[in-house]
Amino acid sequence: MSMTEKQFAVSVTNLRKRIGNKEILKGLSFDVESGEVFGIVGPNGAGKTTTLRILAGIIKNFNGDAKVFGLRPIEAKQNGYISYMPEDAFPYEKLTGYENLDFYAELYAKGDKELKEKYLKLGIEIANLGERIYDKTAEYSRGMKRRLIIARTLMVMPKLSVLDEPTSALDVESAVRIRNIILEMARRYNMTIILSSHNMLEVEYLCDRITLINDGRIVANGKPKEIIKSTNSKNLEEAFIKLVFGDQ
Ligand SMILES: Nc1ncnc2c1ncn2[C@@H]1O[C@H](COP(=O)(O)OP(=O)(O)OP(=O)(O)O)[C@@H](O)[C@H]1O
Repeated sequence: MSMTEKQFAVSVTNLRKRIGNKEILKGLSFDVESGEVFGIVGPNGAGKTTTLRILAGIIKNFNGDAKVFGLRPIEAKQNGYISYMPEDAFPYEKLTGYENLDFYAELYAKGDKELKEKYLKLGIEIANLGERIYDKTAEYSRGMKRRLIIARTLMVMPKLSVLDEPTSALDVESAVRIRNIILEMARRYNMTIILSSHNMLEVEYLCDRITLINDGRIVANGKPKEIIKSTNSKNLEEAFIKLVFGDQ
């Protein structure tokens, strides 16, 4: 790599994925800079989760190129660079919030006691559940469970965090809290975050840049403001509708 060539956190070139007879991703290309909050948006079935699962090193077979800090996603995952929150993630309900975090901190610290304590402390701070952290998570509301899962994902301070719909099905207050956690962690630790969302207000607020996918293809790429401007729209939701369904 030359001095002038930028090392991207994530670099995707002509990414394709076929499952059975169906081509799910039809040649995606985008880069994510280190420290960016990057959004992947698109209608149901567009290919967001598939893209995130490839980047997180969960789906290992694909065509084209995907690199995470210069490595294949699976290698980046094995090096502990990536932390992934699936869309349907939930805590162990038989354990308390504290025990859930403790379990993960132990797992990620790989025997380093000091590091484990550091992760756990940060996890408790991020979850911000007060005394409820000592209750079994079966007794938590949906928003509390999500805060715990976000805490579990971010407390290990990954270089790249991949969050699949982090605020879906949450009430306004819980969603606001989670957005602020994501922003603060990105800024405080210069963490790179890739997230998917159906909430265009949220994406405008959170994301430095986005890619809009429709039917496995990229329809737009750039800063939310640029995309709004180039489509002559009032907001990102209007831009989304125009780009996906055409001017109506
Ligand atoms: N394992 C699989 N087998 C068959 N088809 C699949 C599989 N995984 C995904 N698909 C298909 O690939 C397409 C993209 O799915 P994906 O979950 O990536 O979309 P998405 O953009 O995350 O959608 P949503 O917004 O609904 O979560 C869909 O048509 C889906 O049915």
